[in-house]
Amino acid sequence: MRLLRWNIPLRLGRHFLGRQLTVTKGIVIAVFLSVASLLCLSFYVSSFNVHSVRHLPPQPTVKCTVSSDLLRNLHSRLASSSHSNYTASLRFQNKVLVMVETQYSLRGQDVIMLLEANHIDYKLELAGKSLPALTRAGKGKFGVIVFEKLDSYLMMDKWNRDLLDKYCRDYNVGIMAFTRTDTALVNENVHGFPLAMHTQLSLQNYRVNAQSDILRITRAREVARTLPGDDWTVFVPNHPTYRAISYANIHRTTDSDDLDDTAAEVTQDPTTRRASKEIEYIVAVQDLGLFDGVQRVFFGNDFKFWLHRILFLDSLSYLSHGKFSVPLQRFILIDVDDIFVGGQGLRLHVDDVQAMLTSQKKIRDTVKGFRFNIGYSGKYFHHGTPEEDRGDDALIANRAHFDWFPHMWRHLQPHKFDNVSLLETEMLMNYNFAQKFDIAVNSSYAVAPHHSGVYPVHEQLYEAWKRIWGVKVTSTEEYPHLRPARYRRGFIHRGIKVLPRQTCGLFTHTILLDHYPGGRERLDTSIRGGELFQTVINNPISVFMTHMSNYGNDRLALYTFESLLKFLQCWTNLQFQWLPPLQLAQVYFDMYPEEEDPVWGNPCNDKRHKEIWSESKNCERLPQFLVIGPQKTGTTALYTFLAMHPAVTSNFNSPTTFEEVQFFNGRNYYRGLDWYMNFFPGPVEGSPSPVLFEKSANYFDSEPAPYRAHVLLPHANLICILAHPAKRAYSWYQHMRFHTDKVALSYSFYDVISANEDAPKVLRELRHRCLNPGLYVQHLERWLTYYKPKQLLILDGDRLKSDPIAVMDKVQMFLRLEPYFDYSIRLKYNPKKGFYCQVLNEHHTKCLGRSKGRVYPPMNPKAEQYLQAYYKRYNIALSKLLSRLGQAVPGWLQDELRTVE
Ligand SMILES: Nc1ncnc2c1ncn2[C@@H]1O[C@H](COP(=O)(O)OS(=O)(=O)O)[C@@H](OP(=O)(O)O)[C@H]1O
Repeated sequence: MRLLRWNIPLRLGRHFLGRQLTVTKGIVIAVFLSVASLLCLSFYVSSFNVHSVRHLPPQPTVKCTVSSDLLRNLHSRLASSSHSNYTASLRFQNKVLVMVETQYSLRGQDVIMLLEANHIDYKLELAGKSLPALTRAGKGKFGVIVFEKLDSYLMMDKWNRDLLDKYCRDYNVGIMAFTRTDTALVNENVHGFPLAMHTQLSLQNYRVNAQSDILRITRAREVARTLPGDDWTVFVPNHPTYRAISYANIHRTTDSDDLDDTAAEVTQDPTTRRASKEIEYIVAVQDLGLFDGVQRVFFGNDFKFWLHRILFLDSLSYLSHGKFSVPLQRFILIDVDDIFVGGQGLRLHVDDVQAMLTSQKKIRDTVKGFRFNIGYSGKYFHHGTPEEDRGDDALIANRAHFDWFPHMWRHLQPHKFDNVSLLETEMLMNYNFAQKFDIAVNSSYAVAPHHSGVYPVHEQLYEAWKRIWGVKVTSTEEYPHLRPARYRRGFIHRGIKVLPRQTCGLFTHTILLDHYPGGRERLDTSIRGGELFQTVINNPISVFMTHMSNYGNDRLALYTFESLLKFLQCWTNLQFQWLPPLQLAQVYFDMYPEEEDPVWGNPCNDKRHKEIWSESKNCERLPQFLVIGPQKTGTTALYTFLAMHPAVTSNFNSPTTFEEVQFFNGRNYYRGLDWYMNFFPGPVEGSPSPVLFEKSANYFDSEPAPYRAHVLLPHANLICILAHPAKRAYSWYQHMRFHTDKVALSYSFYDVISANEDAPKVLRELRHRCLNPGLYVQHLERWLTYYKPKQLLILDGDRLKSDPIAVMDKVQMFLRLEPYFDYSIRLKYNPKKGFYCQVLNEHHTKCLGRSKGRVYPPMNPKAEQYLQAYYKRYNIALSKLLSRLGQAVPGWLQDELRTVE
């Protein structure tokens, strides 16, 4: 080719200058012509954009070896089969026990990641140590046991091994294990089993045994020719209890030829077959339990071979009799964001739009009802070259073939608009664009550019979306964080369902296959069993994010999704369906109802979140410490005394709950982060930032409060006050009477606390609310699962009454408050009130209101006795916990413990 190019000028020169042309002259002319042609070329390139030199886009190359008819039959067979036949009689809970070598070992991490990605609960334990408790209250705690290393299971000490196997037999629980050995073994017996193995092998031609009962997601028709690594193990069974899940051949070397001969001699089992000249070795083997009553699956390698991930999920489903089964149905939504957005060269031509339509039709063969979901920003309509503008026209002409949803009119980030009406104006313009071009927009779904405003929530966006478009569903990849993708979840806020979005590896600027980061091979690997393939495996519902530019030039999105779906069809039994976003969201939250409740994190703890959060919002408007309660222990006194400190500022009062915000425990949490932050003053320029705090006494015994508080305020300090639980209960009962609670007024204190199962529901409920906060040890343990002991200060409620000055000194020390505030001159005992009050001046004090420090008759001795017995074991446990934490044991608890025999 290069020679030809040099020859042409030479020949031309000869033609024009006659036969006498010398080689030297020829070279001069050639150089001249080359320079001229280079100049022409550069002019050509600069005057036309990338589109003008486009080549034919790459075509998907994935093919199955089985026809789609056969596939359909297989699908219908599978639709009726499952592993869940025994579910009703199962006696174990929803957890997998994962036995790892160390908590960092990679294979163990891989197993955990896969379980997390599939929402399967697990417990991690170090192998080699004693087994954790396997049962609770007559129920098995684990449905499957996974050993990251087969040896750790085989070499368990006899006592533990017998215990584990017995557990598996009694509770119908299976075991899974992966082999790993650094030594090359030939025909080595698998310790204690009629099974041999060869290790440290290179394998090829991996295929799945179509007869295996394990198969559910995995479809057994294809062959994976090349396999990674040279540390494979194969199994040679010597008992009918073993059945092959998969086979492979040894990658031939002179040594492995020898091994084939050895293996052929020892192999009696029909599951190790000789196919033509090659021996098929078993790579993953199922133990049916015929040998010792325990069902097992052993893998001859780990997840570095992609297919083992789905075989693992299938085995998990099989061994748990369907309990850990992910659905076979997959829903796919492909969003095409940024329609009309993009510079010249990144936009669509008429033939790109045609290709989208053709592809959509093709995808529909696999994904029932499939339509591309395209999000438009009307402002940029007709902003391309004439050719690209015709592409825009083609989109409009074919509008009815696609689903449309609104992006922002100018593709601006909503979090930059603090004013709702500005956002609404933007949205209205996009709305009017749709009207003008007669585009039927799916107004229940919208997506924000750069995920801005969805999470962290920009309330203004939600408000404008609802008002202009009536949006009910959106999606983001930012909740709770972008990475790791397996943690992405959905939530519902202000009635808008937020679905998690998946990334397919195509970004705005990925337009040419050869320029794909890491090259074509990387994209193909992701499609063929890699990251993208696993995304579909692990997510029953995938909302993929792509951009308009991915559909022009090399049309990488079409290449990617057509190839992906084909590959999925070749290797899995999954069934695919498309649904409009609203229905999809319904399916999603029916599947994961626990995700409906949002969890608010601190946007400043995440760089990406901070970038898509309004500049007018400020993380300094969050408390540094919380007074968590419990109720009726003196929390208002502590709150009031703290607010007197010059370095400390409390929350603003709430119109309904007064000094308490009550955010983390109840319905206020659904009002969102902005609502909470508005209770705190923002920083004032030139003034030192105050130490902010809030107290809400019912945080203490609230189930969700510790987790929610920790997600938002992981570094906060916590203060709680423990008063005598019986006195606390009695004070609470009086408080309820004062607030004219009908039930409290109708029953004596003793009736309330001693109400049994036969008592009216309202009375039982009141009893629970009265007594439950006093189970101090239980509630403290819950807070301590999230917060470190050093973040917690426990105060004695009696001491707060009798010696608040000493208590406040302790608090100042704990919070490291500066300057030191001398409470001895700011608090004074008021004999009339019977409590310490705030000093206003020499003659006056300001005491807490009438509702604090009420006068009521003493508790009747029968109730006192009842409660002493009731709280006894909790108080003993509390004293142990306090000693463990190095916290002072309150005087009332010391007194109480003295009475314990
Ligand atoms: N300085 C001072 N002044 C008044 N009251 C004081 C003070 N210090 C502690 N206490 C005790 O606080 C009890 C009320 O507790 P809380 O403020 O936590 O109650 S609430 O949960 O906020 O309703 C209140 O309970 P009752 O005596 O039953 O009213 C008081 O015993």
